[in-house]
Amino acid sequence: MDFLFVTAAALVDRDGRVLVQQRSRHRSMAGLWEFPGGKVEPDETPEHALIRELREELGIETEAACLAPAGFASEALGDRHLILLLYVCRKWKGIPAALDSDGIKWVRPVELHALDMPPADKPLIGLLEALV
Ligand SMILES: Nc1nc2c([nH]c(=O)n2[C@@H]2O[C@H](COP(=O)(O)OP(=O)(O)OP(=O)(O)O)[C@@H](O)[C@H]2O)c(=O)[nH]1
Repeated sequence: MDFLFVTAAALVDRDGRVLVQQRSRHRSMAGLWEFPGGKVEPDETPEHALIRELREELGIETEAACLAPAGFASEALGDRHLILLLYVCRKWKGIPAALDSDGIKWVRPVELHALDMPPADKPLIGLLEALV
């Protein structure tokens, strides 16, 4: 089986809201709202891939100790199989900016149900409602 390992973060602010970003027009699944993150490269741990993606996509800095494993999703994706590792992150440096997306917003976990998200993300919403 050809697995695609992806890490993503639910950044949680002091009001218990979670950051989502809108996939830009030129990408697959364009327009959908997702958690910041991306593919784990062969030479990376999931945590270091996520730290890199948060820097590239939002311009923020965090560290492995601030990434708490929250859950995962397992979903067919074309001819591959996606394993999406979701972390909760409550501590970072900087102010998130939409550097690699069409926009970012902060929402309460219950509001995620009303957003257009990739299929793999749907089961993670209930998890965040319980966790955050
Ligand atoms: N970052 C992120 N990716 C997600 C989420 N849910 C989900 O199915 N994915 C999928 O996991 C993969 C993430 O890789 P990526 O963000 O680096 O994707 P990419 O634009 O480089 O891929 P592309 O070349 O297919 O457009 C994509 O196929 C994306 O659709 C999510 O919540 N966050």
